[in-house]
Amino acid sequence: MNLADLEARPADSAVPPATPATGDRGRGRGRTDDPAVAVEPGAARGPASDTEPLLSVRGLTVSFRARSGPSRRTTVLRDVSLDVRPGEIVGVIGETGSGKTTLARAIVGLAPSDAGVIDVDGTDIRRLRRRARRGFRRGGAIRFVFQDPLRALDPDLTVGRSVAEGLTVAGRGTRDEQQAAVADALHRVGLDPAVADRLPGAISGGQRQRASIARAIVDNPRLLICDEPVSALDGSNRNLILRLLDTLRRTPAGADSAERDRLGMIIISHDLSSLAGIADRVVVLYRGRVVEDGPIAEVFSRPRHPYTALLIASAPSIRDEHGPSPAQLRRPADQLADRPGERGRPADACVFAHRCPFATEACDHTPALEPAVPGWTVACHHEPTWRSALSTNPAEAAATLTEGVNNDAR
Ligand SMILES: Nc1ncnc2c1ncn2[C@@H]1O[C@H](COP(=O)(O)OP(=O)(O)OP(=O)(O)O)[C@@H](O)[C@H]1O
Repeated sequence: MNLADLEARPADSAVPPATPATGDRGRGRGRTDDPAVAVEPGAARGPASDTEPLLSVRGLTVSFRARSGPSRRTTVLRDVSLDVRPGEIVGVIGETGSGKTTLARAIVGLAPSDAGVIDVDGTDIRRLRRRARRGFRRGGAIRFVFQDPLRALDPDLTVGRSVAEGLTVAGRGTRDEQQAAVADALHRVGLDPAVADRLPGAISGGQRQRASIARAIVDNPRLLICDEPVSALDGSNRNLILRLLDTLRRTPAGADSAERDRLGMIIISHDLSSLAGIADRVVVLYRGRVVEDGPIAEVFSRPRHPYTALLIASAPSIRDEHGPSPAQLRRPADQLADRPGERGRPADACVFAHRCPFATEACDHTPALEPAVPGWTVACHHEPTWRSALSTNPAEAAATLTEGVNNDAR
């Protein structure tokens, strides 16, 4: 896809249309007795943007002891911020090593963080002392769904016992209540209650991923963090699991639950088209920094950061599904190709500067993540001007942009 083509296309043509954020929130829409097949992905969207976030991450920085090299620590996440509202699915994308899993692990306290705020329903969990933090974790407000369900399900335990584990560890409810909660969780993920008596090895891969989701939702968490939840599945199971996640976030757990109680989700995925079908927003990570965060349909249709444009231009899933030919894609891929020769920028430079054909001196300083329009933030000194330079060659593009920046400074 030539990015000039992207420019020309209407904002909603690349991905399935999203229901406006302030419109019908789809509460109860499409509900049937089988929750696993109740809705079309993307048929209804998440919360209004004025709903208070249930998760608010601000300035999160994570570093690890360096495995090699002169520096003693490697910073993997820098100043990362994102929000998740009740009933909202936030996709996190970025190439391998950009820090997606570290972000997920840091949010649940599995990776130590150096700075920042991780606010869950008004509590900054980074500030909790060790015991309180353990209590918070056991409380089950945030649950994980892994790519490989066998990581969540003990092969020697029946599915029922694995699903119940969160309740038994927290000592929640009587045995009968726990069994009822397990049956309810299995029902919500579309599994026959008889599956409870089987071992994970005796059920299919798709059923196993459902069982691991049942385990994650059994104690009604506020937030589900799914790390590549469908990448190990075949196409049909992938769709079923995506539909299931979509249903779960739109269906309050109990009859007396309120909008505010709807499940929020973070979904980490390399598969952009899967995300396009169900996510409301997307956060784009590059080398541990958020470079763009906005409504997914709009971001995928008209990315505002050159790195996002590169990701989308080189994503076969989006490309094949939404039309443009490989030939059309060649130009942005060429223009935004990796340019490893362009090192030598200061440590404080924009993380993408060494790869970006539009980088200028201004990019020797990290751009702030700022709203380009309400609800859509971008960290690029050259937003929105880089786009207009796309159809020229990269050298001319950079010259154009330098001029633009100099003019701005006058
Ligand atoms: N415990 C650790 N100690 C040292 N370095 C780590 C640790 N965990 C992660 N890293 C490094 O942090 C960087 C980001 O890793 P992470 O797994 O978060 O990336 P990712 O975006 O999830 O990648 P992928 O898409 O391949 O899963 C990598 O360079 C990785 O080597």
